[in-house]
Amino acid sequence: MSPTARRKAATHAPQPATLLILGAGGDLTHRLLLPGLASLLMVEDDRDVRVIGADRAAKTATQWRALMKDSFDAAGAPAKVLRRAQKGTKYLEADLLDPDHLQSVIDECATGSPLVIFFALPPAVTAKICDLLQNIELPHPTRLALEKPFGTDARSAHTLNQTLLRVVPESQIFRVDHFLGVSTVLNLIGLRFSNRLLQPVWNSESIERVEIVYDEALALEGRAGYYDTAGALRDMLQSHLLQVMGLFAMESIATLEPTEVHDQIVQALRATRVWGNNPRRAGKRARYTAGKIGDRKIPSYVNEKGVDPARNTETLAQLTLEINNNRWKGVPITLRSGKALGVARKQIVAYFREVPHVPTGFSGTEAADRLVIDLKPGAVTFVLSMNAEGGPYDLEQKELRAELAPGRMQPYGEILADILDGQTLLSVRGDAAEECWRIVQPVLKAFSDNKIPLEEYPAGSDGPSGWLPA
Ligand SMILES: O=P(O)(O)OC[C@H]1O[C@@H](O)[C@H](O)[C@@H](O)[C@@H]1O
Repeated sequence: MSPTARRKAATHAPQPATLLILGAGGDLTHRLLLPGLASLLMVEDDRDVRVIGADRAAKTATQWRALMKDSFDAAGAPAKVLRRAQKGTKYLEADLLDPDHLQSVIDECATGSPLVIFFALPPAVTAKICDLLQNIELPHPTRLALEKPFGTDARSAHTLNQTLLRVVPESQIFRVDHFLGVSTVLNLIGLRFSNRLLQPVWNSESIERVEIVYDEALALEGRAGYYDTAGALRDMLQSHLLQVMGLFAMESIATLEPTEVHDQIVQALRATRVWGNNPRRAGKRARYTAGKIGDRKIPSYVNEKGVDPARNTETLAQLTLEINNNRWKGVPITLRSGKALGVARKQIVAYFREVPHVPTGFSGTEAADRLVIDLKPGAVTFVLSMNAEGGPYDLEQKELRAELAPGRMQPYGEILADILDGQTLLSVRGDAAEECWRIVQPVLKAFSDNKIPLEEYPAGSDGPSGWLPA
């Protein structure tokens, strides 16, 4: 049952809420948040959300409505859905770092229904506004939704957590990781815990190694302002892929109660270290050079607009981890993600150990079984040895593949639905956010100390050789 279906079964119509978007004029609002809202409103016709946009730049009501329309059109929303979203909407021009402006923006939103403040802003600005919120009167209940990256390292994430907790309790803090709104990611829970076949093999006795890969064919796409200071490790591994790993590796849960799920994710993260405690061997980084992806000519990363080559930002990162607990000890789990790769490979692969003995006389038995979970579009494939052609003693690997149902709405739609309902299931809990930084910190340090070479790969290739096989 999807989180939304679960919510629908548990309650009646969703409660009306006000969504205040700070950074309403930004790319995130336009490209992801508003289309996500549109996809939510298309699925839930009883959802009542008043949208207020606030940002520094001046915008007329007509411009704001046009921006909303553009995002809703991109999501394929019909006119009546846009009309619902635009009912009572407003755009407020405000210097959000000025406490008086901030207070008046919040006062405009106080209508008696729950207020969601969505920070679609860079982390440094978000942190400053959170500081200001400590001295601002907030309506009850107010929920804070913060985009990734949550802080820039373990210490800043901890400080931000402390600040937030002085504003509202943890149950009203939503750290957004849109991968948790991807239905195939959530399906991991169902796949793992509802299949007898998988239960006894989900451990180090049967699984030899795991890969969690998110290779993108997209290059920088004009995002140097953010990406050049982040890099692939912070952008993808520290956040999204560690959350996926948490769901893949966590112990069983009795219910989908957020506390229960978050407890198990955090327990797995807490036991996680870089492989061999050796960041220099566990981590790899590379940067793309000029190349071609399909018909697109891609410039070298260092020649992309806004990039500072001296920053040595990696566009591909790989990191092998170990989870030091009874279930996973000794199983290398490799996370990898990068931009401008030839093949957009987005999957989890569990490689099983070989069986102790195949009766002598069979041929084609060299390869071990694999379970491949494609994240986008979703599919589950078992790769098993069987007799497909030839005589009865000839084995070959065949794929048993099933497509997963596509998400009913965009990941941001699922995440917003949860936040508007005050459900934290699809958010990252504060302790998990800090653990994720702790895990990658030694590798980030090895990167910045230049202890790990910055390799190169042509755009459109599979990445440097000797890394994970593509
Ligand atoms: O495939 P999706 O859902 O767009 O997610 C990948 C994106 O996730 C974002 O969080 C990253 O900042 C991007 O760099 C990345 O491209």
